[in-house]
This record gives sequence, C-alpha cells and structure tokens, in this order.
Amino acid sequence: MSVTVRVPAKVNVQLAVGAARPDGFHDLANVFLAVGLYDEVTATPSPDGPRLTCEGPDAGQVPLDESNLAARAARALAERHGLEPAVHLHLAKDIPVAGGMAGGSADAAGALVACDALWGTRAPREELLEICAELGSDVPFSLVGGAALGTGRGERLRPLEVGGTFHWVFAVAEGGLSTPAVYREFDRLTEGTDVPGPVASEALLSALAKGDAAALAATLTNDLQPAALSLRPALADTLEAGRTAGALAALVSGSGPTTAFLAPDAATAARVAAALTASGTCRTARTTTAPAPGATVLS
Ligand SMILES: C[C@](O)(CO)[C@H](O)COP(=O)(O)OP(=O)(O)OC[C@H]1O[C@@H](n2ccc(N)nc2=O)[C@H](O)[C@@H]1O
Ligand SMILES: Nc1ncnc2c1ncn2[C@@H]1O[C@H](COP(=O)(O)OP(=O)(O)OP(=O)(O)O)[C@@H](O)[C@H]1O
Repeated sequence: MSVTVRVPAKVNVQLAVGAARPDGFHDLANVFLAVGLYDEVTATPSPDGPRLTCEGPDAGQVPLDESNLAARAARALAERHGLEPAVHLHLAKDIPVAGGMAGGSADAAGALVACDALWGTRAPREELLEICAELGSDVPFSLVGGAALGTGRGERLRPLEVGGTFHWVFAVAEGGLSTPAVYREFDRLTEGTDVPGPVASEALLSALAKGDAAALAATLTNDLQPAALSLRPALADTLEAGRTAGALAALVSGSGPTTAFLAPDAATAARVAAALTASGTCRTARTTTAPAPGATVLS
C-alpha cells in the first residue's frame, strides 16, 4: 500500500519584511497564494528503514540524505507518535528547486500528510501545522494552500478569501538562490535605515477577495526583490521581457530567482510565456492558475 499527496507551489503576492529579529528571522506580512505547479510525494512502507528517491528536471539538486525536508517531516511525525520512520518517500518534483516557490516546504507538507495517512496516526490538523512550523516558515502554508496572510516569520496563518481565478506565468531561472543569502542581502541593503514594521495591504487583500487581476497587479510588492536583483542583476531583463510581452505586473517570486508575471487571461499568459522563452532570459516559462488547493491525498 502507498499514499500519494499532491502539494502546490506558492507565490508571495505581498512580502513585507521587517527588521531582523534577535533570532535572525524577520517579521513578515506575507500574503501567500498557492499556484497550480505541484510536487507529488508518495509514501510506501520500507521495512528496511527510511529511503528517499526523487525524479524531475531538478532532481540532481535535491539532497537525498536526512537533511531533506520531506525526510525530516516523516521523522518529526514518527517521533511524536513513538514510531520508526520506516518509509520510502518518493518525490516527483515539478516545482523548481531553490526557486523561491517553496518546493522543499511543499515536499515537507506532502510527506507529513502522506505518512499520517500511511501510518494511521490521524494527527489533528493543529498538530500537523505545529510540526510544519518547526520544519520551516513556509511549510504551514504548503499544507493549507489557497491564499493566506502569514505573520510572525510567516508561519502564523490567517486564511484569505479569493474571489476568482488568476492567470500567472513563472519564468524559471538557471540555478537557484539561497533564501538565507537573500535575507542577508536585504539586511545589508537596509542597514542604517529605519525598516518599518510589516503591514498587510488592505488594497491588495481587497483585490484578492474580488478576484480583480488589474487591482492585484497594481498592489503586488516584494521587499526581497531588491536583494534578489542585487544578487542576480540579470533578473531585471527577465522582468522587463515579461512586462513588454503584456503582463499586467512582474515581480520576483519570494526569495527568487523565479520571476512571476500576472496576466489578464489565459491567452495573454500563453503569449507572455512564449515571449519569455524566446527572450533567452530564463531557462523555461510555465503558465498556471491560482488559487490551488493545499496538500491533497490522491490515493
Ligand atoms: C522567502 C519566503 O519563501 C517567503 O515566503 C520565506 O520567508 C522563506 O521561508 P523558508 O524557506 O521556509 O525559510 P526557513 O526555512 O524558515 O528559514 C530559512 C532562513 O531564511 C531566513 N528567514 C526566513 C523566514 C523569515 N521570516 N525570516 C528570515 O530571516 C533565515 O535566515 C532562515 O534561517
Ligand atoms: N525536498 C526538498 N526539495 C528541494 N530542496 C530541498 C528539499 N529538502 C531540502 N532541500 C534543500 O533546500 C534548499 C532550498 O530548496 P527549496 O526548493 O525549498 O527552495 P525555495 O523554493 O527557494 O524555498 P522558499 O521559497 O521556501 O524559500 C535546496 O537548495 C536544498 O538544498
């Protein structure tokens, strides 16, 4: 018997970043939107002990040792329930690795839900969310999907209403960016300035609730964008190529280097993706829609 769970990637439609806290993290007003690019995590009993395998275009960059977030998730659930994590986790990865789309977080949430079903632990949702938060700031959102406002370091979630379907294009860059390195660059760029406390934008929340793409485009912000551009200046060319091709707005996805383009409709999204691919400023461009559901058991 095995259990397969599908988990979405995310884009941050607002990422307001406060000053570094004493623990090194940053307080956020983080408006997450789950998008229709997915990883699938399959859990199968493995009597000989834990095993981890991975397939997909970026599989070579995924650590297959115990540092893998999916393996850590299985271990955390097993420990809490006095079980051995005797499971084979197989990751079918479609979310770019180190791309700012929470791919590792998706695998962690997927592994947790898959092992919970496989082992019959039936952990309450609150317990799963607690384990998620221990694993990483983005992991709770990967579990819940849809749209949510994340505060604290992004792990405390309030679900948000989304009144329609949004059309997105994602330009996947060559190579990844390290999330801690991007936050460090944010600290360097803001050194000596008064970084305001992060606040969610009412105009943005209202655009989401109405499903109004033009209004959402006018309110998208990412405080990590200057840091990602500073570490990877060529991303400016990708953003420009997407804007020129008809995107309503262009921004870096989370810590990057994936860039995100909001389109008014599916036909424009397809044109923007084709133009981005032809521009030679990215590895590949993908179209998708949002919101997408959170971690979902497929079988
Ligand atoms: C950029 C985002 O993806 C936006 O959603 C997240 O803030 C990052 O979330 P994540 O990858 O789950 O991050 P974590 O695994 O919790 O932390 C990795 C590192 O990112 C930095 N970090 C992360 C979250 C946060 N609120 N402040 C931070 O400064 C810290 O250096 C931390 O050591
Ligand atoms: N299951 C996993 N999949 C991908 N990377 C993983 C996984 N587990 C651990 N990692 C490590 O985490 C690093 C970040 O990978 P990930 O794909 O989660 O980045 P990201 O999408 O930029 O994250 P975020 O958007 O949450 O900041 C990788 O370089 C890799 O070393």
